[in-house]
Amino acid sequence: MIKMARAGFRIALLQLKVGPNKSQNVANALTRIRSAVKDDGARVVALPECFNSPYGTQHFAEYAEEVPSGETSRSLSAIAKELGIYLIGGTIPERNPTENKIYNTCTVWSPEGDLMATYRKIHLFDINIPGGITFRESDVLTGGSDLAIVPIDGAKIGIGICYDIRFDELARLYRNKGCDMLIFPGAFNMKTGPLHWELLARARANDTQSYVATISPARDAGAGYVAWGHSMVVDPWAQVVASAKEGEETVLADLEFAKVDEVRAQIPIFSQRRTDLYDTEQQKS
Ligand SMILES: NC(=O)CCC(=O)C(=O)O
Repeated sequence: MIKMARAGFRIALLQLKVGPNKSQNVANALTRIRSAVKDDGARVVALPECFNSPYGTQHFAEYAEEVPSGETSRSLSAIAKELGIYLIGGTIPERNPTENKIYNTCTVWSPEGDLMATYRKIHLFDINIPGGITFRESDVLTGGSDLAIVPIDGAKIGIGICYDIRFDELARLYRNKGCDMLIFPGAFNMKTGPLHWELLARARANDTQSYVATISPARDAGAGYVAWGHSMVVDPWAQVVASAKEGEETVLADLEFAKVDEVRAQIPIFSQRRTDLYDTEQQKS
């Protein structure tokens, strides 16, 4: 039987400037989404982590909104519908008044403006590098417990957020569930960004033989938390196929999911795994 090659789509990663004015942040995102679609022909647009608020534990409660009734969700829904696109809505601090909790949340919108998925960052960014960076998201945020997979034009996309990219187990779950691509809105910093941002994107692409996209805010040297930038698309061969520098920029890439099938057929590690052995060894430890 002849298998039809799978289609793909053009994705735009918006490396956005983010400042203290929430309405301006959202308005800037809408302007740049429109341009990525109308001028650059994107079918799927992805935004950075924390694009409507400065990134910092002192800011999350002030900027938090309910999902999907808050103003940022409503704007994302409306623009996705107006332009007929899929929109990976970066992240915003999400307030859940019933639980009295705040999450770091990604929403995904369909071309009809419907909420396709909500993903709450599972692994909170708590690190302490003396002389480098100390950060404790868990001081104010609650971690999520659910994966999010969205079907887009015949591909399956798994969502993670920033620090989640360090956990190969999460990527493995998405791969086991049949994902072809992983998208991580993220805001690495000036200490770990140069060391690990590209390394981790390429590692997760290689582990899962999938496309990986990482989307950072633009760098603002005067901000309390300085983002690394360098949003990028990595293909299933683990090659960086498109990337930004540190400023406000749109990264475009034409994804071909036949490439996923190709690398998986040519280097068939998925079917070669010895899960019998891994499970047995795991039980011994
Ligand atoms: N926002 C984040 O989760 C930052 C993660 C990060 O910088 C890292 O090194 O990991």
